[in-house]
Amino acid sequence: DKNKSVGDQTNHTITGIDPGSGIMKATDKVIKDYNLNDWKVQSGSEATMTASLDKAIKNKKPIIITGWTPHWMFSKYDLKYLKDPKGVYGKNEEIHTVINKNFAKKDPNATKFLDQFTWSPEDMGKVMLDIQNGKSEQNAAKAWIKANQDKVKQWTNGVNKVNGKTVKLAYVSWASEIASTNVVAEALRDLGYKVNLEQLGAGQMFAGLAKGSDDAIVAAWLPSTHADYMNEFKNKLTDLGPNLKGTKLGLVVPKYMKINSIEDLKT
Ligand SMILES: C[SH](C)CC(=O)O
Repeated sequence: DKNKSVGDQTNHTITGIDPGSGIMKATDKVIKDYNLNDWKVQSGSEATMTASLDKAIKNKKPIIITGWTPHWMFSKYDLKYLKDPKGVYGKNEEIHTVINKNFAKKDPNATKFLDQFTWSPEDMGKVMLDIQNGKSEQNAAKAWIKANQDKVKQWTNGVNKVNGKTVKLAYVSWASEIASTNVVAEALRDLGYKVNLEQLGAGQMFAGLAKGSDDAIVAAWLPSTHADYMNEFKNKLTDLGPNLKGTKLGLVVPKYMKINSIEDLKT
């Protein structure tokens, strides 16, 4: 295998996730912009991608996946990002909280909470890892809230307790958004809210938010990853700004692979 090109070793395949995700659209652009003509991007889900990654690493085989930070895969495996000299995956992405345009009027109290929600990649990583190690999504969220009351108090500062008002949160089943959405849901429940969680595809999540069938998401990767969805529904959405900074997206490989840049895929 050693003498084969990395393309031949991987059947010229990049192992990706759900086709509607921004990282998959960016990866299609990588194929074009880097002239990776004989390469293809295999879609699936985060679960199928991480299962393929696990299998490849167990057999020390080459694999190229669409990866992002924060993610538990970086603490479980020895991985590296391929350099992206053309900057197709964007520079410093953030995760934003976005609400339906009418929600601020409908529930200013919950909007204040959502506007004050902010945490770090390390905070998110802890919840993701607890879930990965078998805790239920709700229990991992509850455990984090119990251990981080100082941070939660900043979110709830000036926010009133309520009696059973409903908030509907949408998200996509990416490990990062499962973690954040469950923590926000539990913190709202502690304030007396009834919280409905709706798991959707990326496009459906933004469409549902714009239509008002959901009130809020804490899952918008911006300024580039979800830019087209935000533009498509811009008059129906209010961006409350970042709830997490320091994210990254790109092509990720096990450190035992010799390549270091997307450019190296052309050899
Ligand atoms: C997969 S990242 C969590 C977000 C996206 O690519 O749409």
